[in-house]
Amino acid sequence: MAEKTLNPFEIVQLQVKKACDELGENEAVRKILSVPEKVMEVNIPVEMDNGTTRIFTGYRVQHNTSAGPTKGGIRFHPKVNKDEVKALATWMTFKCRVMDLPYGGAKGGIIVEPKELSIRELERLARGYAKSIAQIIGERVDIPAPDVNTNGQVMSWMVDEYSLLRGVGQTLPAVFTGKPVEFDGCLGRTEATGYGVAIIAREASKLKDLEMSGVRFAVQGFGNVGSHTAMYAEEMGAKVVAISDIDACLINEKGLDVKALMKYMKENRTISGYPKADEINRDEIFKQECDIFAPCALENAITTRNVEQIKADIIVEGANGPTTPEAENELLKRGVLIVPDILANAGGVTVSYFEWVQNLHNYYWSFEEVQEKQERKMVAAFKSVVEMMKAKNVDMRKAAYMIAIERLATPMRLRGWFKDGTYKRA
Ligand SMILES: NC(=O)C1=CN([C@@H]2O[C@H](COP(=O)(O)OP(=O)(O)OC[C@H]3O[C@@H](n4cnc5c(N)ncnc54)[C@H](OP(=O)(O)O)[C@@H]3O)[C@@H](O)[C@H]2O)C=CC1
Ligand SMILES: O=C(O)CCC(=O)C(=O)O
Repeated sequence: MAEKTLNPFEIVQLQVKKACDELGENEAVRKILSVPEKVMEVNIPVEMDNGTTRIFTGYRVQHNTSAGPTKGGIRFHPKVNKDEVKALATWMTFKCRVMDLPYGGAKGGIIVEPKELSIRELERLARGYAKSIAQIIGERVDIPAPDVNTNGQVMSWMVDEYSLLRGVGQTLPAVFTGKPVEFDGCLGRTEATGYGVAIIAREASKLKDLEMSGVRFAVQGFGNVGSHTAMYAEEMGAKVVAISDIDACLINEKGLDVKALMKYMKENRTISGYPKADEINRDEIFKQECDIFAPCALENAITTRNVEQIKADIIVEGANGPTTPEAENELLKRGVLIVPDILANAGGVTVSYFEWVQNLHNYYWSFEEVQEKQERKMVAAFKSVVEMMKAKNVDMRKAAYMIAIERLATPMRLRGWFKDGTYKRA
């Protein structure tokens, strides 16, 4: 049967409903968490190098502020749309709460193909976006960060623009995270999401009686998240047998040399043509024999079109929203362990939180300290999700949502956002 196409926002609403139903949560909690608090749409005029003006549409969505300021990346991509950003902001809320970070979720995006812009045009766009959303962000309000096609350079332009607008002579670095280390960034942030995915993959293997050393690993997407996931998985002893990007899929039965491939990618901007592997069609990644598959590209990668092909015992979601609900049901029926995005890729926002804390205190930590703190936080979150999964006999995604929802319902109740008769007089 053809899959009913749900957009990512409908998917996250379904995920929230399922977890609220399982918890028997107050209906008001589901209603509040099913919609974002604020959606801002901006139209940014950008002067192009040839003197013409183009208007770019962007969004900043803030989903829930009950637990603290909102937090989440900014995506530059031609397929960005309002519902996608709303979904990504909602996932951020649950991600932050499952990690016990004092944040709610937000996300931003601009509809743009950044490859078509010159570096100066990109800078003007980044500055224009920062200026457009300046009224609703701030170090205690909403703290953006990088996501697909944005990086430390883009964050630096935005900090500069925001500081010019608001700073009365000061630089305000804590408003954005994911900055370069040389400009108030945090050691280990660039690697953090992939490092976290690999840590979670290692913990998940233990549940399936597998050892990370020798495990067969496949990764879809070779950008920031995919490349660091593969690099740390290899460092932990996994054999990375397949990697894909937008152009190709590379396979090597003996294991790819991930660092060499990262170097090749940096020089060639594609993995295609890398000599020490066999090159096949991009989407053949789904068919590869492996124990662990990490989708690290975009939403809706694993669907009913390819779910039959997947051979892995464990899926660790490096990307946000890579598995559709129908594909997930198929995989769960087959006993595949799916570690959900809100846990698996939470290393990025966790180290962004560390960056924010360091910026606010103007006191900086070593790389080892950051990674050690990250690992501790991720292993603890993984354990609490597994405990919930076992206690309630639910799948891992539902367990992660249940933990996050409990941690959201309490501050919302205490703040009086809904009434359920539990108010206690002094
Ligand atoms: N960066 C971070 O810290 C975090 C990112 N994430 C999520 O991880 C995912 C990846 O983000 P990130 O690595 O930062 O983004 P990047 O832009 O660095 O990397 C994504 C890569 O995936 C490639 N890609 C796109 N479509 C496909 C496809 N069908 N098959 C194979 N490769 C494909 C892209 O190619 P091309 O550019 O040519 O299109 C790009 O190289 C996103 O879902 C993001 O939201 C989650 C948590 C934190
Ligand atoms: O680092 C951050 O604050 C946000 C990261 C992000 O956008 C994500 O986890 O999807």
